[in-house]
Amino acid sequence: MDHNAWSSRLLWLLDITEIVAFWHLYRIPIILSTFTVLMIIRTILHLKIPRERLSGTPLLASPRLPVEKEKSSIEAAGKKTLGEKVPRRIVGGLKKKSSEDGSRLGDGKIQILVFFSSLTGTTEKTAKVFTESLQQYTQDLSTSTTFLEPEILDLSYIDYDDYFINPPKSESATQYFYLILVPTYNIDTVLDNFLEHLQETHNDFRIDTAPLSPLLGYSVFGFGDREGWPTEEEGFCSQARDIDKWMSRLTAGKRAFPLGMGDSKKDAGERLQEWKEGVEEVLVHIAETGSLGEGVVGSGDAVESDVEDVDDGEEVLFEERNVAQRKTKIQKKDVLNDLEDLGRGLGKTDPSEPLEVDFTTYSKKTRTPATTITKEMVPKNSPTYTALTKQGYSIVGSHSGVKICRWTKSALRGRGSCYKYSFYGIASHQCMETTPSLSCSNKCVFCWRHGTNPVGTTWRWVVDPPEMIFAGVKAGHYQKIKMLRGVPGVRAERFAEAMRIRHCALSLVGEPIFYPHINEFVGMLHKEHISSFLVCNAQHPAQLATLAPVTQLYVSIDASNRESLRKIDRPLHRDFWERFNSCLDILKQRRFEQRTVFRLTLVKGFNIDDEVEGYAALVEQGLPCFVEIKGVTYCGTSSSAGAGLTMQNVPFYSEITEFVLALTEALQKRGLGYGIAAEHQHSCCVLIASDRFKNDAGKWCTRIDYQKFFELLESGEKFKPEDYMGGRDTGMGLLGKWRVRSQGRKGVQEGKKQATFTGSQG
Ligand SMILES: Cc1cc2nc3c(=O)[nH]c(=O)nc-3n(C[C@H](O)[C@H](O)[C@H](O)COP(=O)(O)O)c2cc1C
Ligand code: SF4
Repeated sequence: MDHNAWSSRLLWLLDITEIVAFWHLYRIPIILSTFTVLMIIRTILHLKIPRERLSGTPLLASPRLPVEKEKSSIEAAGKKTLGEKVPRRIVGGLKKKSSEDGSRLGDGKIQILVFFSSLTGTTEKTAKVFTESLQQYTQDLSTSTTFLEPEILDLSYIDYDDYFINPPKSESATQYFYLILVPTYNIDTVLDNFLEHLQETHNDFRIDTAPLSPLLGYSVFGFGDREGWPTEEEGFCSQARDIDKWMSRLTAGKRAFPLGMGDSKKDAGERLQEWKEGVEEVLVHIAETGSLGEGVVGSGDAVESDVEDVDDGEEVLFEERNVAQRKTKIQKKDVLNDLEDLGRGLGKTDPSEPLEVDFTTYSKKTRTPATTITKEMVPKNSPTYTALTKQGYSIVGSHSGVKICRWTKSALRGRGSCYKYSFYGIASHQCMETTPSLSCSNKCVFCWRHGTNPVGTTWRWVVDPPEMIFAGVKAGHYQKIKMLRGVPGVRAERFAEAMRIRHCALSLVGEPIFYPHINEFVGMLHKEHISSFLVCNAQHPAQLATLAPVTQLYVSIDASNRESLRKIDRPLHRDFWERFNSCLDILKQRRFEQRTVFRLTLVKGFNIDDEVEGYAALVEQGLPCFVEIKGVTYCGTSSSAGAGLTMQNVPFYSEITEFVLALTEALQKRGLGYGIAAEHQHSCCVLIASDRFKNDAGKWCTRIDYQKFFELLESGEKFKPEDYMGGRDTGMGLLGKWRVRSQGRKGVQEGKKQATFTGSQG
């Protein structure tokens, strides 16, 4: 390498070294200033050069519409290209919304259901006039939506499950709107039961807390009496308020119009008119828009349902059990309502009173204070009391009744006893018919007590002591017997006999094993050598299982399958079929301890057709000692008519016998040893008995040796029904003749009417 080359290379190295040194010295200011300059250039370019939209993302607008709505409005604008300017159209009026949540009105129809309840008839009358006027109104409305004719429904007759668990099902996209008109009673009525149903439905962990949310809406109107209950705090229209509260929860806040309340002695007409006009306005709105309207009270806003959400106590219970996937969020509790409820309960709850017996298996929740108030089942000032006493019942204490039946009168006059004499040797003039519980957990179509009867799945009333009931029913019975002293035909000897009760039919009306001290009561009967025939409705297996032996234990078998039983008995328990089957199983176990009986009450059009095989299967399941088959007794009241029962439902005696023949045949085909043992045409009743009740000579012995029964009972030893089997029955057993006997309806109906006069289920 020459000298020049060396020097130039040296210079180059020196430059590099300088540059590196320079960089090390000024690198931070260089970087910062370069970055700043670049940012300035970028900003200038961004502001100056116009840009094209590259994506289809819509521009943000205020207020923002839901994506679905946006799409459809774009499509509706003739599928304009994005970015193209479209003139904004402002359209007046209300738009009908699509049917997304099930509660929006599609192209379907609106069915208004008017529910009412009435004890003394005021609400019933008003509800009928109201419904007619509403029908006129909806008919005259000129909207594109069709209003079906409003339907009126009595809360005493309907099956709550059909309307108050889910809205009724309809094929034609019909949507429902509920209007509920109710009085308030501070005594036990069907309304307590209705309220209990609403509460239980809301708290049933197996279903949504708001299963009635598909309804279009609801509104409640209450009738009360300000004279007795001047303010809401003192109970004015309290049940209407409770119903409104529970309906709000069940519908997730679909109160279409505020609760209306009127004093039936003063301003009910005026208030009802106001309420009706309000409801009609809402109906017009629904017809036009398909909804209750948004952002207004009653629209179903979350804000509103907040106020009425369930009590914390109940919620904790369900959380503890860890079973509930509750769909409606629990937020606040209604402090005010709780305080009111507590206030109402204060001073009324006696800790020494027995705990209520909960017969239900599907809900073990604690009851809210509102329902723990211990009331009397049939208080003296109640319409139930008036109705019962009018029909000849003596009410004993607050929940028991006693009545003289027509056969007792007939026997006193020497004109014959009822079928129980033919079948079991019971002399009617020595028989007392009574019940320690006028309440029941069914609403059978053939029971006359509807509307006024106390019903319930739990015993929630004051409990009278058995001693008091026993003394009271005997006194009531004897008093009525004494009143018959002067009746023509009564003989002194029979009269003296009648003053010694020998038999007790625990049936009458209501459910005797509902009474918490039924065993003590039966013990008192037996102690005085009064035989006990107890009829229960096959709905309380727990009570049946612990029931002490009675002389003859009946279970009512009103249908042979679940659906038919639901229709005819209209049970309050949702697990009625399971309960029914459990009772049959218990009866089967008891068949060697006491005489067990299936009582079939045949109602034409309800439980006869195609049911023979079903009944035979039930007999095979329960293996009762006897099967008593009776035709229904028609009571001819408006309540039975309301339940859909007419004289047409009363079977001819020939139809009963036909059924009995078919049933016996079906039993024999199954290899079961049963046969027709006795009949009592006048009572429209036939007895099928197990072969166990034939004597050695093969003759039926269905009667009872009562003396022997008490001896066996008092011996403390185990004994069987056969041990107190009496002599031969005097039943006619005209099996052969039935086939040829023809009977006119008139004769049969006369027979029913006479039986009806007894008012007896016994
Ligand atoms: C025994 C009894 C209890 C009553 N309890 C109340 C009550 O607690 N609060 C109330 O506002 N009205 C009460 N009322 C008044 C009724 O609700 C009122 O008379 C209603 O119009 C009756 O309707 P109905 O005839 O359809 O049964 C009671 C009436 C009776 C006979
Ligand atoms: S018929 Fe008997 S079981 Fe049925 S509702 Fe009346 S009392 Fe109750």
